[in-house]
Amino acid sequence: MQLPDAAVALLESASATDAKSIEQLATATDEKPETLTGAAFDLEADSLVALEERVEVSLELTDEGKRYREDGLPEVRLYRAAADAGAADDSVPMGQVIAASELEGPEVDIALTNFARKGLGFIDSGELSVNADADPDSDAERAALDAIADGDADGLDDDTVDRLVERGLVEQREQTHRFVTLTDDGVTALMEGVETAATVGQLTPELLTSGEWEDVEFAEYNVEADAEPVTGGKTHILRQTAESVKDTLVGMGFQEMQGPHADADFWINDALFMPQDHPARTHWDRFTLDTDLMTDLPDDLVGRVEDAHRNGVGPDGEGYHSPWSREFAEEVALRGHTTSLSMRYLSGEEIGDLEPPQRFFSVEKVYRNDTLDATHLLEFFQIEGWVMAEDLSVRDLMGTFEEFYAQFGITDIEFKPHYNPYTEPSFELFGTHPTTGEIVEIGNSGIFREEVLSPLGVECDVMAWGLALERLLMLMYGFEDIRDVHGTLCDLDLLRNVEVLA
Ligand SMILES: N[C@@H](Cc1ccccc1)C(=O)O
Repeated sequence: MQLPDAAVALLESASATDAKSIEQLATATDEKPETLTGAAFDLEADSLVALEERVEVSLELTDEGKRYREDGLPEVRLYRAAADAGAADDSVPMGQVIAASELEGPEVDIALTNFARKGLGFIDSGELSVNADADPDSDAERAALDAIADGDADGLDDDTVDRLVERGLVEQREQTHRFVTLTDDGVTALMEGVETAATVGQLTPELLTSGEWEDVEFAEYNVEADAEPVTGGKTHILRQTAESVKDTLVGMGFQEMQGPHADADFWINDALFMPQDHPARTHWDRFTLDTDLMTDLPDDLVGRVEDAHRNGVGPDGEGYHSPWSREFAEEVALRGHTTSLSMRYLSGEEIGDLEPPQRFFSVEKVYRNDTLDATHLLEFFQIEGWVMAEDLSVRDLMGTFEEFYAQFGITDIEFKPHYNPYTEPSFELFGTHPTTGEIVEIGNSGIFREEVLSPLGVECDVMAWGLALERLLMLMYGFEDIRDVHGTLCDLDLLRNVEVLA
């Protein structure tokens, strides 16, 4: 029997009774492991050997893990700085402790998050105190880092290891080892004698010009050979999904709106019939900017909006009967929703007066002074949209959402009646989280009220919505914490490996 070099070498070193690893065979034959793997696959296809795969998981410290082993875990450094600053007896201002700890950049966040999680102490109203019962010297994560560095990871607690992996301090390496045993056919072939048939691995200019290529035997491609994964920079899944949302909406006949991230309160709130004393307009919810007022608002429109606020719209209209100040409307803040853009476009300020039917959208950032948690970010992307047409109804609204979400594989949208000062009726949208089964709020919508449309000079119906792009992503990819895709706690494997759908 004629076989390629490496196959012959492999057969001669393999045994019928003792499974040998490719690595062992590589040492025995002086062939490269990848060459032997290819040969082993070929021999397996000819039933001359049996192949067995075993996956081994090993743990390794990442660079960050190694650094913390040298310098100490950030939360423990924070604890020690706090204890030194007297935080055992009384609470101490957080800034003072952070400065004393010499923690910098993202490590400050990491320290604070883990300090609280591990119960090393308490953080309240910008003050920090340490927990007298905490014992950072016997920190389980620290001990596990040492054990892994010493190659002694057996017997470590799974939860601790999972935490370290989640924190990006430890990496799990999976390695597939292949083991080869001779089959009966293989033994027979060896007894009958195998010899080398040279194969050519690479077509060269010489082979071509000499015409020799016609007579040689080419090695087969081994598409199953192991290769190192390559991870380079790539567009973030959030941006990729934003692009695919834009494509979808353009496909549904929408045009894109663009406009300022920092805008006058007039466009963010007043035009939306949000009373000036509405709780969402206080400084607790919004990011006010220390800039000049935006005084060049369209006077006629401002007058009509003020009138709607004071007196309502139409003969039976009811206004808010609360104070209204132009100066308050001219204040500039980071937009808390992109409905400010919808107002700019519907008013005719951006592209002139519009005749129905019209469809517009934007997929852009909004900013809210929220508390960061698993489902909330301080800045996130909103999928804003509106349709202007005669005689719109709730059916049109629901139908549009069903069509839109179906393009991303989401077919179980639920609607709940809601209240917005600017739409009537209003609906919140919900979807089911694919891994937890929880019902997640994914958007807010409605049909604009007369009090909004009439001052803008719009005489037909307009239905509108603001959907959260990050929540759409959670439903599409099944991650549970929005911080998996953003910031210092992000899940690098997810970001590297997830394939953007649609
Ligand atoms: N602005 C709303 C979304 C919305 C837009 C337009 C109409 C109705 C609701 C929000 O941010 O939640």
